[in-house]
Amino acid sequence: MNILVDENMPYVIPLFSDMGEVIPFNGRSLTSAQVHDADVLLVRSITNVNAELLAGNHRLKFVGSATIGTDHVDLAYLAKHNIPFSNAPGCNATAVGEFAFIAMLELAQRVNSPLKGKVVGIVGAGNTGTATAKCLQAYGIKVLLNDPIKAAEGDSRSFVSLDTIMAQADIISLHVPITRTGEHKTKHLFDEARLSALKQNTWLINCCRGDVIDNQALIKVKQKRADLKLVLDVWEGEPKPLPELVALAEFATPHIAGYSLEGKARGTFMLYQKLCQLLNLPADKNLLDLLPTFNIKEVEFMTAPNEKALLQLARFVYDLRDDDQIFRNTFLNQNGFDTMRKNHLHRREFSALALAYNNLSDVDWLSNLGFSGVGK
Ligand SMILES: NC(=O)C1=CN([C@@H]2O[C@H](COP(=O)(O)OP(=O)(O)OC[C@H]3O[C@@H](n4cnc5c(N)ncnc54)[C@H](O)[C@@H]3O)[C@@H](O)[C@H]2O)C=CC1
Ligand SMILES: O=C(O)C(=O)[C@H](O)COP(=O)(O)O
Repeated sequence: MNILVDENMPYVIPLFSDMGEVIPFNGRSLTSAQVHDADVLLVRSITNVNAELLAGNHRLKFVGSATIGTDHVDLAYLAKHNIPFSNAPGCNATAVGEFAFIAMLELAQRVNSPLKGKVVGIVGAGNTGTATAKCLQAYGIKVLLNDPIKAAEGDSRSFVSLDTIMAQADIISLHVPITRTGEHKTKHLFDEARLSALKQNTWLINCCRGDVIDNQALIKVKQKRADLKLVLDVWEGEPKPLPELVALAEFATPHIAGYSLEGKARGTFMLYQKLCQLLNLPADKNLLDLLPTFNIKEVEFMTAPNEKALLQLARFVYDLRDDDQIFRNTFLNQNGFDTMRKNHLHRREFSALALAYNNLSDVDWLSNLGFSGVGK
């Protein structure tokens, strides 16, 4: 069996090599000729899976995307040709949630305005939005959720309108899929009018899809509004973001909010489980066996951390400043955006770091944030 895999998908050898030959490919330049004899095709978000890519293949048994988003896959084409498909919903939700939370802590430190006490509006309350809310609520931050689709489905949480978020939130974090049609379409959900209406000193964080914000309009508005602060992980026109916009963001990264080692491993693992199920094979491998131990064994607290100490703790797990710096230095190089993604040293999730507390009370919020370990 020929198993074609994106070269940026970790753990494919231990998970798939028992089932066939694992053949890596570059996700941006994959051609129909390369796919011609594939039995299984495993992609990431940068490969457009459509008729043009697949028409010459008559033996494909499964297409998997180790991602949350599916906007790069022509699902109707796959359904029409009876090719089973699976993505990996939720695989990197914790990574995105922690990324957004860490970005807020970093920004708070940079502009000298504490996160504690602010109100955060989350647009899109699915897996990544909920993971972001979980971090914020663990830290005692008031969260407003906007998700008209979930609200209509009867989700029991409280929801507010986007206008309420615009009026009341100090920070807005975007967590919607990209959709281009329909009542709740998200393409340019933040257009010039909405961006201009952001209240004074709003922080806007985008780690979902670049074109949820009109990037040209964002440049125009931001050039007039020094009070707005931007954290941008995703961009219109990836892998070539607008350089003027990169310069205007406080933190800028190349679509790596979901790039925790755990998140990427979960993505591959979910496809492994799906393929085993499809082929009627036992899925007897264990995700935890794949992950390395973290390089810090334990951090012991003598007093409960304040916001500055919390940021220092978060930086043990992921120092966003490093990625921001590398990105600014390299994104204009040829293939700079993709090279940084390819060589990204996967950060870990909070759960990789064990905390110890010496007879401290009132530290449950740290385990609610996701750190592991218990009091001593
Ligand atoms: N930067 C990165 O590395 C990553 C980016 N993503 C992106 O984030 C998106 C969201 O991921 P998940 O939260 O896991 O997806 P999800 O499907 O679990 O949640 C998305 C939520 O957005 C809601 N929604 C849709 N249209 C909306 C609108 N107009 N207004 C408000 N809410 C709306 C949906 O009802 C749903 O609850 C993905 O589709 C993907 O494009 C996901 C993972 C990593
Ligand atoms: O899961 C998604 O959706 C994402 O946006 C991915 O985290 C992006 O990573 P790649 O699939 O492009 O490596």
